[in-house]
Amino acid sequence: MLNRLVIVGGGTAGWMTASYFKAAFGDRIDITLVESGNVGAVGVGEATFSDIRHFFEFLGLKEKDWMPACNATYKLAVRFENWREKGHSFYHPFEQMRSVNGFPLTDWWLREGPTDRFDRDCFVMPSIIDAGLSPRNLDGTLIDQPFVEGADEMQGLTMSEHQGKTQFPYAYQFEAALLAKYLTKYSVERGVTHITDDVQKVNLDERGWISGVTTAEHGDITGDLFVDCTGFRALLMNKALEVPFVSYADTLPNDSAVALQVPQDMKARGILPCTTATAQDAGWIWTIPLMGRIGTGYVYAKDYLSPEEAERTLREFVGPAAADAEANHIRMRIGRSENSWVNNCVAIGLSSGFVEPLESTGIFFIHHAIEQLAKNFPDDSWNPVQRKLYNDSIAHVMDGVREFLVLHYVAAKRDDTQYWRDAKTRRIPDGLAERIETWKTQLPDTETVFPYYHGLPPYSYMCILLGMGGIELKPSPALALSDPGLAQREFAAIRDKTRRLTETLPKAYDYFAAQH
Ligand SMILES: Cc1cc2nc3c(=O)[nH]c(=O)nc-3n(C[C@H](O)[C@H](O)[C@H](O)COP(=O)(O)OP(=O)(O)OC[C@H]3O[C@@H](n4cnc5c(N)ncnc54)[C@H](O)[C@@H]3O)c2cc1C
Ligand SMILES: N[C@H](Cc1c[nH]c2cc(Cl)ccc12)C(=O)O
Repeated sequence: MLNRLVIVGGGTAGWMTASYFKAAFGDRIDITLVESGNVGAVGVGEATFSDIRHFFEFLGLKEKDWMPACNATYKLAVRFENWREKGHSFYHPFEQMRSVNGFPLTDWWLREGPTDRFDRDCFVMPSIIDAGLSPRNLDGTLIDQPFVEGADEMQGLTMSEHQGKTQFPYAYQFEAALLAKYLTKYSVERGVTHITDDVQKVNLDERGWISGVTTAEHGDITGDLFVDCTGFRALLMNKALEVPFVSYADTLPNDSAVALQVPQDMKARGILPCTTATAQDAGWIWTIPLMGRIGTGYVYAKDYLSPEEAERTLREFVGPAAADAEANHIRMRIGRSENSWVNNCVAIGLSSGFVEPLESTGIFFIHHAIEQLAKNFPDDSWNPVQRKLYNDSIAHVMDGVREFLVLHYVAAKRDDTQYWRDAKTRRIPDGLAERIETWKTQLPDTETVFPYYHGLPPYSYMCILLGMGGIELKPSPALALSDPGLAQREFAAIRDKTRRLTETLPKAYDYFAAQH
């Protein structure tokens, strides 16, 4: 029976994989995780999708179990600043799009929105975020969204099966290194063998399959299925098996980042419960509030900016609080492995692929890969159909997210530097130009976005198109003949709900302080 899993790498990907498969298969699977004591993890994956809650549910963990241990906070949206022009901002929130008479509310908004802010008119979340509030009351109850928490019929579904059925109102932000530590304890307590050592050699048999890995001090580790979680090094997949890497550099030029961890008195500062992406001359800066510190970093293209200039800009952006913080400069490999499962080796995490963290997709990629591997877990027959299903699914998710990210740059109105001007003329992925032409006439829907599951619903595309402001959009002609009364009532209902919630919800900081 095929049941010996060897995971190389102990970053977020390695420990998420180990803990998930222990939760899935218990004692019927034998898991060894080997991680280097010398090569560090990237450790800056701090913001997530809302779907990650299914991962924690699968492990049987509640927020109160893991969130305080990881200094975690809630993320209700991505806030984009200065992408349209300096001083402008908008939100891409975790909130289902309302429909009126079969048209998305944003379509009605294009025709006669109450204000010039589509996000505040069409969603409740932006005002809650601006007020620094928690989506949960102090007693733990969740704001009443068109969503049923823990509904029985939703249990056990994969992320792709969930999409379109519900929209959970928040995701998480946490210290990635603390999550890896938490999952290490979880996994080891459930029987995962943890080895701290350097893998020096990957051994292949005569067919080119991995027979084992040789470590510096623990000899050879053998297994059936090997999971490459070695980060950008991709030691097993790209180095040993020489699987080609498909670069996205021609469409997404940001290839570098500099990150700072800035200790802050969050009680005094307050928590804006979202991830902020602030456009800069040659990229953008993320700001992620955690309990006790801010995580921040400048993602940029080295063709346009030097690491020294990037660090200087970031330090100026943060201000005096950054003075003692040590800068972490990172080179990012943007793209994906041509295949992420080859022979008996599966790459998960940065070794499989990565796009810049603009929509916090790194941990989502990991979670998706784990779910797909569990679904297609092989037996001794090594049915190639399972490998193909898995590889197609990973490629679709990564290519779809790439397209969504490219849209951010093409749609951004800003054109005040060469970096932003070039973003309008750079090659874009096949199919996107045609889709953008379609969206100029009709806002994105399931029929007109990237045609495979990639984690992002059509309303996410609407938010980016409406917020970035560089592409002219028109309301559907049919709305000119439709009674706008219902839409006006929906806008009013959103205003009422926003008022009620902003008067009653606790501050985000107070909510977490009570949990800690
Ligand atoms: C700048 C930046 C910002 C990001 N922000 C986000 C975000 O906000 N949200 C999000 O979801 N994702 C984000 N990501 C992605 C996220 O960081 C990764 O998806 C996540 O950390 C997974 O990394 P990993 O485990 O694949 O690799 P790593 O963290 O690099 O871990 C690699 C592991 O392999 C081990 N290893 C390497 N070589 C050997 C060897 N020879 N022998 C033994 N072990 C070895 C290392 O010790 C380490 O444990 C970001 C990434 C970057 C670069
Ligand atoms: N799978 C969805 C993806 C999604 C829906 N709304 C948002 C908003 C933001 Cl900022 C990121 C991702 C998504 C989910 O995780 O809820």
